[in-house]
Amino acid sequence: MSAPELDDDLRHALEAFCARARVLVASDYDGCIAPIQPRPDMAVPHPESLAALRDCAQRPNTLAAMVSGRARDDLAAISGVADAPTDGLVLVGSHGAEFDTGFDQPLTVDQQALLDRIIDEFRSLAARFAGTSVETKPASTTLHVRNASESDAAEALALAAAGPASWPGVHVTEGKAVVELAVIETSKGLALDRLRDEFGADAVLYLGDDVTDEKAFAHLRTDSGDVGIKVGSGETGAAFRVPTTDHVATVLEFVAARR
Ligand SMILES: O=P(O)(O)OC[C@H]1O[C@H](O[C@H]2O[C@H](CO)[C@@H](O)[C@H](O)[C@H]2O)[C@H](O)[C@@H](O)[C@@H]1O
Repeated sequence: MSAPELDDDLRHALEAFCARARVLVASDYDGCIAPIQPRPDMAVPHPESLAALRDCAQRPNTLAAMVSGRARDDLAAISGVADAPTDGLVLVGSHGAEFDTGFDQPLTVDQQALLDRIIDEFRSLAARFAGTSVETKPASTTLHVRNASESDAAEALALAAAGPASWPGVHVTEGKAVVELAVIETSKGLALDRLRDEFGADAVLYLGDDVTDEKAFAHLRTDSGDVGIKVGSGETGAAFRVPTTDHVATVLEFVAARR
């Protein structure tokens, strides 16, 4: 199958982005670099997308990163990307809160106790509703409902919303067939700010497909040449949209070639 084409407007924006001196090329993982799958452990990277992102990382004055909701160790394992500088790609996990140096602050005793309570609650829900499952991360936990019946999924999510999601100190992120509860505040937007500042990037490209990526799009400076691309359907603050993860490969190959 031939590679999908990009719209002229997007091509022009990417040309201008690639002409900047120092750039940050960043993408979300699930739903962007890896097509969405029934289970998290099945979501391997689209080979062309990962190869192109790796190519970007090797280009001069170009920083390439994956900024994911996954735990950083999980992101490294599922994507097969080793830690920078070996691989050249920067990995940021936990919705922007987990860098190679870990979290800014370790969890307090109270936060850890709260996280443990949420996990217990989610495990009780998962035991009641077939097809639901619990993913644990260092500062959050996710209830997955993709493989539950429609009614079970709705009921499990409603119970999560009325229960642990409403507890003080809990931060809620909704996603694709999931609800995630964290005991710290996370922001992919702040992660992009940090990468931009540390690298001294003149412009940032970000690809994302989910609700959590809207915080990243909101931090882009489109007037200064940043480019935000929403992958797939749904409301977005991104200026551009592509329909599929195959288009992500095309975007990243386009950028790698021009850098
Ligand atoms: O920020 P991302 O890299 O997009 O991570 C967001 C969440 O992705 C994973 O869940 C999603 O992908 C799964 C595999 O395709 C899918 O089964 C699930 O329904 C999606 O919500 C991951 O498991 C989560 O931890 C991430 O927060």
